[in-house]
Amino acid sequence: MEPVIATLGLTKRYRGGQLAVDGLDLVVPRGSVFGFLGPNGSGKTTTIRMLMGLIEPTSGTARVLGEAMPGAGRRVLPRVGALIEGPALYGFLSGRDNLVRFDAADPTADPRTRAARVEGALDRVGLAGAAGKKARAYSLGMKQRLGLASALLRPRELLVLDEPTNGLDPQGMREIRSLVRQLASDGTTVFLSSHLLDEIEQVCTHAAVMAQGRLLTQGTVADLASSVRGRLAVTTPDTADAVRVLKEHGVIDLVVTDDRVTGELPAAGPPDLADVNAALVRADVRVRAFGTQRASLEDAFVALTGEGFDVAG
Ligand SMILES: Nc1ncnc2c1ncn2[C@@H]1O[C@H](COP(=O)(O)OP(=O)(O)OP(=O)(O)O)[C@@H](O)[C@H]1O
Repeated sequence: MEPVIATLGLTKRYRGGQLAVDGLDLVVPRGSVFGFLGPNGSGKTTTIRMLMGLIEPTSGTARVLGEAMPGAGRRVLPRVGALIEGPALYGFLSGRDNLVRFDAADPTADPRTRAARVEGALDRVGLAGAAGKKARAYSLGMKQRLGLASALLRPRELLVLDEPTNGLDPQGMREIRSLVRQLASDGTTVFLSSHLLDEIEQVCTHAAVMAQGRLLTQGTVADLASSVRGRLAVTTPDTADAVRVLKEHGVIDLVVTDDRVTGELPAAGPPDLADVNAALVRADVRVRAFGTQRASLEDAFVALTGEGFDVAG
């Protein structure tokens, strides 16, 4: 099955000389909830703007829904719902009238079925009850949902959301995430950018990780996390002895916090964990808990870049 988005060597150098996106090969499978992850300034928005035909790439190609962008924009874009850099809303209009306005701006939208489309979209994002309120009285989360409603006025094969939860409070974030999951379960492919690792882990099936304009890795979220071995963690009151035994078994980067010792298993020839456990017991280390922690996407990012995931950019 052809991917929904496929880029080859996609590159953008801005006029000032800034290389914002550098040779990107991205593959977004149909039906995925695809997280486009990277710290601020890593090139996510620039990539999305090229995918949507808003700016021209310096080199490389981008295909969206099987067609070359930006050339095929007029055929492709009606099949794509996009929310980039926040929705442009009129505060003095009600939520409903904002949607009427969006719908009326679409020359292919039949005015006779407009009201039904607008009510349907309001309903999907849970704004039917607040549809008569002026948009300026909406919370940020409601505004974001109204933006999503505008992207959902017609059926879409692909939704592209640039940092959809940026600036929202935890409740607003939860609402948007559950909406994204719901849309995905209806079969829409969702491509969303985020600088929040846990957000990607919570809602996405697939992810690509960007840093400084380059793609570090892409794949299923499960594979990305499992590509990194989790750290070994031992809970014990006898931390000093535990550290000694673990060291003898080749465990490196040992860290003691309170009654917990964690360390990294050597990549080459890791010891059998059963042997490590037995050795701890032989050395009279009283073990309360023993096991490997599940690796997170953040561990994967740190392993790939050798640096922390700096959200402040
Ligand atoms: N119009 C522009 N002209 C020149 N440089 C730009 C322009 N837009 C972005 N950049 C630069 O390109 C790089 C990538 O920016 P981009 O906005 O794509 O990153 P991002 O990952 O979306 O980050 P953020 O989450 O902060 O928007 C940054 O160094 C940015 O300063």
